[in-house]
This record gives sequence, C-alpha cells and structure tokens, in this order.
Amino acid sequence: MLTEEQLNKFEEDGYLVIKDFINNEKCEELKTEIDNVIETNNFLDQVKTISVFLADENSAKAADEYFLTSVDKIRPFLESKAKEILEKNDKSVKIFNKIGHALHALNPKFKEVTFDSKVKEIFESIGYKKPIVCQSMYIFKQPFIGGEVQPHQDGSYLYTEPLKVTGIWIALEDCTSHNGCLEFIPGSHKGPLVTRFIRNPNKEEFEAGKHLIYTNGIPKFSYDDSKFIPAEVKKGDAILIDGLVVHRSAPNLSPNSRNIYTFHVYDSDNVDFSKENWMEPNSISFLPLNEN
Ligand SMILES: O=C(O)CCC(=O)C(=O)O
Ligand SMILES: [Fe+2]
Repeated sequence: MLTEEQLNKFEEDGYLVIKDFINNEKCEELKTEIDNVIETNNFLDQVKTISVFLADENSAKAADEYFLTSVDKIRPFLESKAKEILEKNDKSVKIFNKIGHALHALNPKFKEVTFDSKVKEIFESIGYKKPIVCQSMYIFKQPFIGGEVQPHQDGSYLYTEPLKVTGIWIALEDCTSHNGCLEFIPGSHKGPLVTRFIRNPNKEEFEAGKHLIYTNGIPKFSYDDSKFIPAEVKKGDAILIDGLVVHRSAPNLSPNSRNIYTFHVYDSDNVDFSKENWMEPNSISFLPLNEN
C-alpha cells in the first residue's frame, strides 16, 4: 500500500516515483522475454510489411488500421528513423520503437507483473473501485535513434467520464536525462484535459491519415519547456502517472537504451470509457485488475 506521504506527493505532483518496484532479475527476465516475443513472432520479417507505411505517405490509412487493430494484439511499431536504416540494410541498428498494446493480456510474464498484488494495492490506495487494465506497451527508446514522446496527458488517449485513468511505468534499465527519461510538469494534473484523440466517426469516407483526429485543442499544444522536471530513476523503479499530468520524453542520443514497460488502468465504477476513444473495449485486452 502507498504511505500517506506517498499519497500526498502523488496528489500534489500528479506523479510518484516508487523505488525498487521490481527487482533486477525481473527486469532482466522481461527484457529477455521481449527478445523472445520478437523472435518467436518473426517481427523482423514483419518489418518489411510495416516499413511500407513509412515508405509511402499515401498508406497512412494502412498505418492507422495497423495501429487501431493492435488493441488486442502484441504488435511491433518502428522508430521513425527505421526507414533510412532499413534502406541501408544496417542490421546492427535496432529499429523497434515499441510493442503494444496487449502484452498484459497475452504474454504470461508481462501479465504476472501487471496483475501483481502490489499493483492491486496501489490502485486500492488511490481509491479505484473496479480497475480495468486496458493497454500495455514495451518502449525501447533505442540507443542513438530512440524518438521523443511529445508532451501529452494520457487522458487524451484514454478518455473516461469522469476522468479516472492512471498509468504505471516501470524502468527496466536506469533512466537518465541522457537516455530520455520521463519529464513531468508537476501539478499540471490540476489543470484541464487539453486535447482528445478520437476515432474519426466518418472513417468510412476518411482521407488517408484522417482515421484518428484531435479535438478540444491542437495536437502539439505548446508547454513551457522550463516547467518540465526530469524524473531520473533506477532500473526496477516505477512511476505512477495521473491521467491528467503533462509528461514527455526526449530523444535518446546516447549509446544506452532506455527499455520500459508501461500499462494503463481506468476505474470502471460509475465511469464510462468513451466510445470515441481510438481503443474499443473488448474481452481480450480489457481485464479487471482484481480478477486476474
Ligand atoms: O516512456 C515514454 O517515453 C512515454 C511513456 C508514456 O507516456 C506513458 O507511459 O504514459
Ligand atoms: Fe503517457
């Protein structure tokens, strides 16, 4: 359970570093497991298909479909620099950006960490009554080419009414300002949700790339750079992230990767998961935290 001091800090800042959430062996186990996932699913072969989206601007429609249908699957996504690297046929550079969005449901090792009693206790301490784990991602932030994550609030992507969404982000390696650790605007969760990312209701007639649209704002809402505070953490530490707190991460220009595992939870008790979200509730990947 979180202590009163931790709860106060979370309430004040909108995020909370939890030291030593998992041990080093578990971190290594998850890193090895993601390599197994890549290998057993032949993700490197699949790359040829995905890279078509990168090669052809007109296939934004296919890219949207690929993203939208990843909700209940374990699917790889590429770094934006992957195209150049593939063209050079440089096999030494790792080009996966992330794997999503149902590791927590379909992979036993990630499922175990997600549904650990510690996680259940955390959600109980922050007042969740019927928590549902709805998505998970393994983010690599590869050496030298790991891309940035733009400032955002998770509630933009996983909107509920009222808003009750929280993430748990677990460092599988040391995360510093050099390899693109998370950065937060402390207290920004007390402000409103700036933007929403919704499934285009006219998707049958969409133009390429307009499958998903932003509303209630602009996608690259600009925040004051000086307000972001880096959250440097050690391998095995976790960060609890309020659905409204503004966060981002810089590109990784260092030789060290920054592997993390993250998942998001909403409270289904008297809360509606918006039908406009890009992600649609389903019985494969929307799993009650306390029943699994
Ligand atoms: O790991 C990152 O850089 C971004 C992760 C994130 O935004 C999240 O877990 O909500
Ligand atoms: Fe996020």
